[in-house]
Amino acid sequence: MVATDFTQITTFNLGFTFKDSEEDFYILSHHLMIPVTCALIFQDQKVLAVRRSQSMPLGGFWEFPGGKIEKGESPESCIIREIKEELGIEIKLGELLPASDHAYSTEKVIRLIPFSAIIHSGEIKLHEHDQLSWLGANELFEVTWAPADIPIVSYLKEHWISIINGIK
Ligand SMILES: Nc1nc2c([nH]c(=O)n2[C@@H]2O[C@H](COP(=O)(O)OP(=O)(O)OP(=O)(O)O)[C@@H](O)[C@H]2O)c(=O)[nH]1
Repeated sequence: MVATDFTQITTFNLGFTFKDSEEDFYILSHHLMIPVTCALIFQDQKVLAVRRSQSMPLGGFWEFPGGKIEKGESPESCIIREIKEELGIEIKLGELLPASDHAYSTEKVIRLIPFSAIIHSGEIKLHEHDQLSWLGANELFEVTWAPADIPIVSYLKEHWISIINGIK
């Protein structure tokens, strides 16, 4: 399926994203591309990781909570909505971090767009995931991340102090 009529909707730090006027998909370098936001939520010098439950695609893999950007939604609104839905909390956003593009297949290429964040209010309850873990800088690779997250986790490890300082 090839889209023909594009409207540029937004620019991320790694390039341009286009949206077809009719269909709910995006194109990047000839691949259909699904934009997904995720939150790196910090508390007490640790970051929150959640495990996808077996009923979800990629069940058993660990990820940062978040989800797909809906039609007409900004990345910022998306991540705030998804965190409320998945964890039942309000977050305060920090900074937009470098995105990770990953091809799970030729039909499924995602752009994972991470934001740093802290909890603004509420207590975490898992609505979709089956486990959570708070990981320190030296524990980041103790869980099995979804493949698209690995560049983000590596970036986080390398820039841990400046990212944490950036949201204080
Ligand atoms: N939220 C999130 N999704 C990720 C991460 N890493 C990663 O590969 N993904 C993939 O990105 C896609 C986003 O899916 P999702 O299931 O979280 O999104 P959603 O809540 O909007 O899903 P829905 O289609 O069931 O409404 C999935 O294919 C998921 O496996 C991550 O760190 N966070």
